[in-house]
Amino acid sequence: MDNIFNRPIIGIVMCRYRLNQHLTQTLQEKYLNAVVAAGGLPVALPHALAEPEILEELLPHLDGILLPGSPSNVQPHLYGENGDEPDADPGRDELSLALMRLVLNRRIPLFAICRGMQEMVVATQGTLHRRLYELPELLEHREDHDLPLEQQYAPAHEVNVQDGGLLSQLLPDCNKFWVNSLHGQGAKTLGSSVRLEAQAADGLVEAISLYDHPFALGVQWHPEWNSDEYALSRLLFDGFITACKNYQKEKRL
Ligand SMILES: N[C@@H](CCC(=O)NCCCC(=O)O)C(=O)O
Repeated sequence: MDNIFNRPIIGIVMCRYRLNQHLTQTLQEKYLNAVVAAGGLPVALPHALAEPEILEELLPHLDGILLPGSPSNVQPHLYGENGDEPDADPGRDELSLALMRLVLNRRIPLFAICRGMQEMVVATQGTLHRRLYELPELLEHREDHDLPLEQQYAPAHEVNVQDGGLLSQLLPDCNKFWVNSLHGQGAKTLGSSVRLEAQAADGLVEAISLYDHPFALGVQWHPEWNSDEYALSRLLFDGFITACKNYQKEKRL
């Protein structure tokens, strides 16, 4: 058994809900399990940490950042749109975007899933489609809430991987595969520092990375769902944790 304190420490941004009237921050177990199974030590990052001085002190102790999915949406003013967002989580936006700026400067490994990928788009000067389901040329990318979870997270459509990127390195010989799909928003435009990694058959951006970064991957699907059962999902988490271990070693030199 490895010493748990030698594992790379992965900060995971929490999400805010109201539970029995109390404001509550949570982390879904599937993200924690996927990080532990790949060899990382997850730590929860509550929204109160979103202060520049605190993050400056915290960041040297982290070896990777995971931005998980969440039913909430990024606030539209953050990518130049007007209007209200009833499903907002402003504290999460604030913490994730502050972390993204530090990730970019310090080259800390980043894995961003679903809402996390959307945050990555916004933090790098991209924009989002707010309602994919109103665009007739697109597939249905949302889940059916009436189905059992196993079916909601079942593979829903194919993605095509671009040659020469991070995904094609992590998943060699696999340029097309099925993914689950549980989102109503998606990337509309990408900033110039962002590499397109994969698209759905309808052209929607399904994965991105950063050109000038050793490991900053965003995926619109959910590889954390039963990650132990899907070889491709395991490879993504293994690749992330390997990058975090390399970063940890370089920090200690
Ligand atoms: N609200 C956004 C993001 C969707 C998302 O992250 N869904 C995940 C739900 C819960 C989970 O499995 O973590 C959108 O609709 O695009």
